[in-house]
Amino acid sequence: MKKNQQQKAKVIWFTGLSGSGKSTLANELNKKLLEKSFLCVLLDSDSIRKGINRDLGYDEHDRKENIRRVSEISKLFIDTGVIVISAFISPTKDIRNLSKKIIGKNNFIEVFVNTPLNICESRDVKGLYKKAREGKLKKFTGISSPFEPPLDPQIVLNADSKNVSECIGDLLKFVLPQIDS
Ligand SMILES: Nc1ncnc2c1ncn2[C@@H]1O[C@H](COP(=O)(O)OS(=O)(=O)O)[C@@H](OP(=O)(O)O)[C@H]1O
Ligand SMILES: Nc1ncnc2c1ncn2[C@@H]1O[C@H](COP(=O)(O)OP(=O)(O)O)[C@@H](O)[C@H]1O
Repeated sequence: MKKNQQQKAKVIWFTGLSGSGKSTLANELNKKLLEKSFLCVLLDSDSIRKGINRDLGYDEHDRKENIRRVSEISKLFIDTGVIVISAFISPTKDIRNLSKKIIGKNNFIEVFVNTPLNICESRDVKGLYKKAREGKLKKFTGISSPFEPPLDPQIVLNADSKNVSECIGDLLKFVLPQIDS
């Protein structure tokens, strides 16, 4: 068992549109790191928004508060040596900058899951794009609420042209040297 003193705790922060592949890739990365005996925790919007952030919606203020809380939680984890894997749309530069400020730039690995909107929409994993197009879901990211692609992510995963295991391979190559001491 690798003790937390033997790893460099960082936050591996996935950003991208709904349906881009954040949860899939974050879960897979979590599995791979646990297999390698790293101590890590997965923070995914699906669970966070059902629990600690269940009072928040999707306007600009609430998205920012969502990310602020997740970033503060992430900071507590890395301060105790635990690697954090976070999967949130985190749609704007402003919101991601807030997160970097709380966590600290040197501890923040920004992973952009760069799947184009038309692919995310055709996947429509949760049927939300259809609802958004029909006007039944307001302020939906990419349709009626902005998504600003990150300009300087540490790594970009083209999850439309590469499959999950290729994306994870690229990611591990990039991340392992930064967390293994
Ligand atoms: N209006 C609107 N816009 C975007 N997403 C919506 C919306 N309403 C519900 N959902 C569902 O919430 C998930 C995104 O939550 P996040 O916490 O990642 O969003 S954010 O970072 O606060 O912008 C997102 O999950 P993912 O598909 O996993 O990204 C959606 O399932
Ligand atoms: N290379 C890939 N990486 C991640 N997901 C992929 C990839 N190729 C296809 N998919 C599929 O795309 C969907 C992405 O959904 P999900 O991971 O829930 O996205 P998000 O968390 O960004 O909303 C899943 O059904 C997944 O199987």
